[in-house]
Amino acid sequence: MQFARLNGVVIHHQVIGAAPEKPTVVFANSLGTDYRIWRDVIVRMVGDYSIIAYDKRGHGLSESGGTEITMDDHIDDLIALIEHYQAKNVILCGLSVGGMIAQGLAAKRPDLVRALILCDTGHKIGTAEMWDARISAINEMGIAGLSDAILERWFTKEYRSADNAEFTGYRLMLERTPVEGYVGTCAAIRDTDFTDTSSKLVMPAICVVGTEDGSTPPALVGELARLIPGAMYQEIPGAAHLPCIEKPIELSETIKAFIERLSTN
Ligand SMILES: O=C(O)CC1=CCC(=O)O1
Repeated sequence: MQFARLNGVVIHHQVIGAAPEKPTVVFANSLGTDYRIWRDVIVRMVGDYSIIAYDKRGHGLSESGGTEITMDDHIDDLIALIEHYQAKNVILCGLSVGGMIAQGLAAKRPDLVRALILCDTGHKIGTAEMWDARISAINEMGIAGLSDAILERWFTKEYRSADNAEFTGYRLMLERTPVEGYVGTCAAIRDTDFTDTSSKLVMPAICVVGTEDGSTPPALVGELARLIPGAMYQEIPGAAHLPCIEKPIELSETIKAFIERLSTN
């Protein structure tokens, strides 16, 4: 386990190095998850890429830094982590709110970023009313009170079988997320609209989405791909909101092919 105090908050992360000439890929996780969601993708990339994965503040083993969390807090934490390791030309791979953090970082510090892999995300996710309702419900009932509905959007019906130990494991990951980190990040998403800044990004990007995603459906991710100049768009059949868990082979092949294309262009 690796920890660093960044912007006054202890951030849990993992670095898996590779030869210096290999590209660095940085993974950012979604709401209610931690960096372990990337495991089955990362194991297919070790050796060919330097890898940094982290738990954003208020998730996993990272501190929350208080009850109020803004998108700028999340972006500044990731900037600090990248600078902590003096990583250059990173390829940011973010899922859902992790993809928003990646878009915000790319707009704020384009000098750090070589390319973007945006999974199951949008320039704006949901409405203020929806996030306010979710915050109230979680404050009242805890995350477990909403977890069935959330998990229905995260995973396909086939994956959500009572016999599937992994499904139970991800339920535990969601339900054990600290409430202040979860609710604080809901507010950060509610208050974020990257329509303008993402339309001005000047770097290679690919937007990827599970065809059955119930949180950030293909229509939203397609809109993001049309917004970012020159962005590619790819659907992953048989996955919902978390292709890194349900379809890690397909997602890692997509990521590797995209990075390969960067070196030939
Ligand atoms: O939990 C959800 O509804 C899905 C989601 C939205 C933003 C995020 O990071 O996950």
